[in-house]
Amino acid sequence: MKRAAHIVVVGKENVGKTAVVVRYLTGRYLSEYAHAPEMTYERIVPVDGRQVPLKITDISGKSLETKASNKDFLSKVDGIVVVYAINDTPSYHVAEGVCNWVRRDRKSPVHTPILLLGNKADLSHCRCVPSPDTDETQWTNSSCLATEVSASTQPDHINYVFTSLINKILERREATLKPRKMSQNPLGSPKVIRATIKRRFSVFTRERTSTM
Ligand SMILES: Nc1nc2c(ncn2[C@@H]2O[C@H](COP(=O)(O)OP(=O)(O)OP(=O)(O)O)[C@@H](O)[C@H]2O)c(=O)[nH]1
Repeated sequence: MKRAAHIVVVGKENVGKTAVVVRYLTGRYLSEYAHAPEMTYERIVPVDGRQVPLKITDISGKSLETKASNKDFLSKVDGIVVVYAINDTPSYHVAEGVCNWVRRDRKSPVHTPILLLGNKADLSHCRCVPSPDTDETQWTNSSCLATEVSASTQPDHINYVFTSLINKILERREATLKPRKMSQNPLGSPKVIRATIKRRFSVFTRERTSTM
């Protein structure tokens, strides 16, 4: 894949967006993170034996509204990670709002995969948002996977959900590329077609020659 898969991470302030991204890309959990309005990371990541160019844009909670009002922004990306914290009800409502907004926006490709992450699952004793029914078939049915994670204590699960999102993006790309290639040239290039005709014709000539 030449063009990087572009994933944007959004959500309310302090839900752990940077923690989730840093955990996925570096395997580390730092507990304190710089609050830049926007950070973009570009990496080549291993995904099920493939080396995939990846671009992740982490948008701070504060600049979410500015970006959301830019109608083109989320509609151009390949995948969206919407984060809330399971101990923060308003953050869940913000996440819900973003998902609805993406779905309603006519410029968005209908099936842009969305990963809805309830972060801080290690704080389940302070939970105020019900846990989602996580089911892998959600990807097939709605292009949205809702699950809970903890950037603090579940590095493998963070890795798993990002890998699964990237796989979904690659799947969609392959699905949209294949029909176009076929319709451009169902039989191959003109050179290939000429060579095939010549080969067939030469067999015919050989057969005729050998019977003479
Ligand atoms: N207990 C717990 N704390 C977490 C977890 N993930 C992040 N935090 C903490 O939550 C706070 C905010 O994390 P950030 O990653 O800066 O959150 P953010 O959503 O990027 O914040 P903004 O940049 O303000 O939008 C930090 O103090 C983190 O240590 C987690 O899984 N569990």
